[in-house]
Amino acid sequence: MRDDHAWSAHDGAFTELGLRAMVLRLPHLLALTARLAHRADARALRMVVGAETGRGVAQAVAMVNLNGVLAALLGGGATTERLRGALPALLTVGLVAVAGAVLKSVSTMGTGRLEPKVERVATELYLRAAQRVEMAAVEDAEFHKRLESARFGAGAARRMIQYATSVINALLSLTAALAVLTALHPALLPLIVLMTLPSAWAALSVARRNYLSHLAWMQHARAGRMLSDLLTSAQAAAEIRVHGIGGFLLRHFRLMAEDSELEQTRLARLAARTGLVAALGTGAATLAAFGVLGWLLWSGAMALSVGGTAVIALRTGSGALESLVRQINYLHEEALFVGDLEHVQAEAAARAIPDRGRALPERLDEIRFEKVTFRYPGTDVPALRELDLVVPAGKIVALVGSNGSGKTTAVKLLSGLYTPDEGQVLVGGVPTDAVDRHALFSRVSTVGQDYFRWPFTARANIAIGRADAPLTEHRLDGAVRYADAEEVVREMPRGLDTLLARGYKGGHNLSGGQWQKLAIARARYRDGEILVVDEPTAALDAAAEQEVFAKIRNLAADGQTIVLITHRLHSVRHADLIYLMEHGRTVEHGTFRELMSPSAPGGFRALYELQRSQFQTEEETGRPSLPAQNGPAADGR
Ligand SMILES: Nc1ncnc2c1ncn2[C@@H]1O[C@H](COP(=O)(O)OP(=O)(O)OP(=O)(O)O)[C@@H](O)[C@H]1O
Repeated sequence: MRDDHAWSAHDGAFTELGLRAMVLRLPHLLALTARLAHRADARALRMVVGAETGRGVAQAVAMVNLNGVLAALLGGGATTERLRGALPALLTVGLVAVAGAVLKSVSTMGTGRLEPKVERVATELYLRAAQRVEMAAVEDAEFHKRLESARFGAGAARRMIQYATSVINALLSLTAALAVLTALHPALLPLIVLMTLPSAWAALSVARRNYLSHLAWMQHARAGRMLSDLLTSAQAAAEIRVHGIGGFLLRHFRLMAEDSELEQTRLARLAARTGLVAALGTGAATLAAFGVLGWLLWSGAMALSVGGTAVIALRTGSGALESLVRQINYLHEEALFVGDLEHVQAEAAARAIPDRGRALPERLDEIRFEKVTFRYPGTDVPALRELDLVVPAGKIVALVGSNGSGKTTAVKLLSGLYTPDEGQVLVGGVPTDAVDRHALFSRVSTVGQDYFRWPFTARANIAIGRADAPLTEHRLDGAVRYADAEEVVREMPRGLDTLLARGYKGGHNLSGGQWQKLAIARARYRDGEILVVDEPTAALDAAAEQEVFAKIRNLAADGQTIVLITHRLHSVRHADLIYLMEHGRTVEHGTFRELMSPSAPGGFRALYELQRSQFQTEEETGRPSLPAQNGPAADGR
């Protein structure tokens, strides 16, 4: 399950985890964080930057005054005089410490305010980009993986605030310490670097290793999460119990967890080894640094009071430098994920459904497929092959044919979800690859085979048909009546306000047929000019099925254009036009009467007879069967 991460947008990114590259990228990273933070809450950002700058200045002032304190204490004269001499500087150090503490709490408050907002802004950027892409991108596995990876970006953006704040703070501390050290003795400057090098090296090595491991094991971690989700999933619960799948899933979960434990152990072992080597290095470097300091004092090149301040500045400076390297490192790691977010956003923008296009005429006269060939992304076999088809406005057009013959695909192209690879789909004379697709969507209502069961209230499940318009009770009641769902609503514990989300407090579940009625009500509530119904009655009982077809006929009489996909051939008797599809093209078309006439090619007639004979045989034998209740299926399903 280890990923080869060949797809990763981070290819080679770990090689950028060198100190030089990271320092060079620092301004970009800080600007990136600042942009996100500014967008989220400009005031809180100003608060944090102001407080951190103040803290840096306070540290510099404290260090300079500490030098004054030491100089006064270690200078000549009586003890009381020396103390009196040190007092002003001492007071300043105290005041600056209080100011530093206040500024720190201001910064903490600002950061706390910024972090969740930044995460929200980054998440929204990601979600907005994701929901606008073409279906082709949704079904593109590569794009999906990138989306998955970019999901980390929002959390990373949040963490970047903390790291960026720490970087600014460490930079200011370091600058203060370096300024003081330069003033004391220039020879002290390289000592800071010497003392910091080992731990900086350790931090970089560990981060580089962790990052590589994260990339290599990302797929594995996802698969592990998927297994644990399955074990607690309400949808899989029945099958897990009846088929005894729990043990199987648990076994595989443990195997996968054990694999990643091994990897964690390997990383911990290496981190411990690196830490030990770094500690030895730091020890040796500190000894050398203090050796140099001792020599400066012994040779008289430096006064004792200056030596005291130098020790403090050296410790502060090396601490700040170490923290700086570590924080830049973290910032850099997080920025890689935020970078993913940026990449995905750019890619999503390039693959978004265009905002503009040619306007549709007020009234559509027909929808016409002209030699349409279409392949799903990543497949070689066309789902539609030179398909010709006409749907006249205000008529019922039925698409029938065996499984996989391309019926659902044809209506997806008709609705504007996909555009043809060859040929064209003309809606009111405008080709769908040039039309304003959002305008086309607004003219279509669908009740698909895989209509979505929204985990909201029943009311929201219907009104979501026109999600961007205010809810109208009158329209809602009409839709419920139309879908024959009044009884369903009556029987729900809180009527239309019943929550239909299983697994949530007060959540209620419906049967397949009841859900289907809600889906029909939703399509009615939407009231698109073109109604696409794909197997609308699959889960309905015989009486409800008859009702639905009668209503569909009424809609066509009202001028709505209906495209009906069904395997129940007796239901298409009243269609104005029937298309029989095979292997992505139409093989017969006409009215029911025409297709059943002896002069017709006979494909439809043979299918119809097959269904009828199946129906009769079952009635004769008296054997109860599912198709007999719901009507036989064309393909014998
Ligand atoms: N999202 C998809 N990605 C790749 N191939 C797909 C996708 N959806 C459908 N196909 C393929 O396209 C072909 C046509 O499928 P389609 O769903 O249009 O058939 P259908 O006539 O509606 O079938 P059914 O009666 O079973 O619903 C099939 O070969 C199917 O495997």
